[in-house]
Amino acid sequence: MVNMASEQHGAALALRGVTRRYGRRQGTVHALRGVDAELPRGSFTAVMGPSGSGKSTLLQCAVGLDRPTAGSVRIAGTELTRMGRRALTRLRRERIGFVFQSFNLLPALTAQQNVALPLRLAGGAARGSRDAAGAALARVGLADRAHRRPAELSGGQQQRVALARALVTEPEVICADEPTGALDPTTAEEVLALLRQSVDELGATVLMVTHDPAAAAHADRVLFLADGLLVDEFPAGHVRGTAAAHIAGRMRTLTRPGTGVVV
Ligand SMILES: Nc1ncnc2c1ncn2[C@@H]1O[C@H](COP(=O)(O)OP(=O)(O)OP(=O)(O)O)[C@@H](O)[C@H]1O
Repeated sequence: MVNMASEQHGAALALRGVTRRYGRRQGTVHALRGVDAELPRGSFTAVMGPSGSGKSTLLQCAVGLDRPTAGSVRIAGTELTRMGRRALTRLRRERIGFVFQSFNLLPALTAQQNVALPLRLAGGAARGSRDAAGAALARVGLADRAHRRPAELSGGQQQRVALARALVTEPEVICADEPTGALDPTTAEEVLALLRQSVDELGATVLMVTHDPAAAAHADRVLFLADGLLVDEFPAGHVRGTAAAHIAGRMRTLTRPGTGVVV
């Protein structure tokens, strides 16, 4: 697999003044209120914050699943906010990898077919796509499960298949939405180690939303959201090796005890 970081310089993802409002007048919800963030290539960023602070909205705006009300979102220099629907769908398919809490694999397809799917949808030849899928599955330690269907795999194995599928197109950004939310702690650690490895060895750029300080501790940088604003960050290099307790402590200062409400 090509080292994704070596191909271009600059930020993989740049958000400027990203604002998202839902509803109108008195019913308006200000989900994001002007968020600026930049993800360098080959970096691992975690986003944390209390429930309702705007984490999912931020992730969805960042990868073209939702449109900001105002502001700019650029993926490797390409502005998303003015793109038409079709172009956005294509960009998501070819330049962004997705890993969700619920795996989102197609049950009728084998692991290898699931991983090959983004390449096939982008017009890749059957054989080349199959070979690339096989290589991606080997990278996540599942070469011997290539012909199993999702129901024949454990949760952790399914998430590793999902990660292989996210990696196979060598995307600009991998968007991980609570990737360990459905996994036990040991399996979660395995998936996080693979995400970390994708960054360190392939130069992938990962943006991960999580509630779990132990998961965030695998990142280079943790961004803290509260009430639609970025209110703090632990910069690159400060997180790894820092106890998850440190991150949990910062989270507690954003949350009124027992309520999940921002103070
Ligand atoms: N489609 C929508 N219509 C109206 N309001 C919405 C919509 N989506 C999100 N919101 C509101 O925007 C705010 C931010 O929601 P968001 O889902 O981004 O928060 P979150 O931090 O991801 O929360 P959680 O941790 O509970 O998943 C919340 O007040 C939510 O109710």
